[in-house]
Amino acid sequence: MELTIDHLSKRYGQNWVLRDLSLRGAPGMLGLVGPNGAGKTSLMRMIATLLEPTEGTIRWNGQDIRTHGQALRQVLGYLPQEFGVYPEFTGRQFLRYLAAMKGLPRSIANKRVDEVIEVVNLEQMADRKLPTYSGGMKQRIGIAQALLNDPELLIVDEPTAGLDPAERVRFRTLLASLTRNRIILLSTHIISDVEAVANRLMILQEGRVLVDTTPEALLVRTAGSVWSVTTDQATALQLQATYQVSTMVNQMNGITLRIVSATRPHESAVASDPSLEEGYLLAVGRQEARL
Ligand SMILES: Nc1ncnc2c1ncn2[C@@H]1O[C@H](COP(=O)(O)OP(=O)(O)OP(=O)(O)O)[C@@H](O)[C@H]1O
Repeated sequence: MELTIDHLSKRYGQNWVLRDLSLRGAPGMLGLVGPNGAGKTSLMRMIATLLEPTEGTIRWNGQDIRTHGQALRQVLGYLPQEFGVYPEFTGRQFLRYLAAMKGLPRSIANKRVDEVIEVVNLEQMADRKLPTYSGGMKQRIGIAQALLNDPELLIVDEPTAGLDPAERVRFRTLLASLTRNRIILLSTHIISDVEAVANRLMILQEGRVLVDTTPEALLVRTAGSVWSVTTDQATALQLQATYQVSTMVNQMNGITLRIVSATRPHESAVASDPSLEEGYLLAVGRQEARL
């Protein structure tokens, strides 16, 4: 199980949307984080053999997927950003239909469908029509179809967009339960989606890799760059205009801001423990400062 990407680039017309990305995939979850348009979907579609790279190579177990795409597709599960369901089907019928489309032998297809329904915890809803499902349930059906072939490589593109907080947490827990013995690539622009689940984090911005690290290492490098200060409204607004503010909360005694900055932003600011989101803001902010 080896995903190797070397110097991958993608250009649409004159517009480079991914530049010189290299990566060695290992079992576990890699969180691909970046703002909209950073190139996450393009990267995932190239790995899924749905989009041709402009430059660079993607290898699965040492074989170039341009020439050996089938070997990868056999062990690939993919949940795209736009995942359409057929309204006339129940969840179970839909999964049986997709199992047939994916070429699962009839003798094992129904059993496998029951298994994935159990994995995503949809037994109660499996025989109801898909339009009656909540957003989170639809995404769980999406994961269920991606698991039909028990994939070694699972690609999930922005799965939590449009989910409410409870569904988001449930979905994150589900993904966490799937990381054993497979490579999961999860893209998101919400860092809390990968917090406590990803063992590796890649931050993309405008097609370039800003950071490729572990969540723990990102926290370590952010330590000393997050500050808390409680102040009056005028000063708070001034600080907000000058610094990267991660939170701003009204208190009885003033406004408390958390500020991401390499230097102390205010004489009464005290250093605070960083969150992963603040690590992300520091990485992205540094890049913006360079541009
Ligand atoms: N088929 C295409 N033709 C031209 N430009 C495209 C095409 N697909 C994507 N792009 C552009 O490529 C850039 C990267 O898009 P991509 O979807 O890969 O980013 P993303 O990080 O996944 O963002 P999002 O979360 O919005 O999907 C964007 O500027 C997008 O407009």
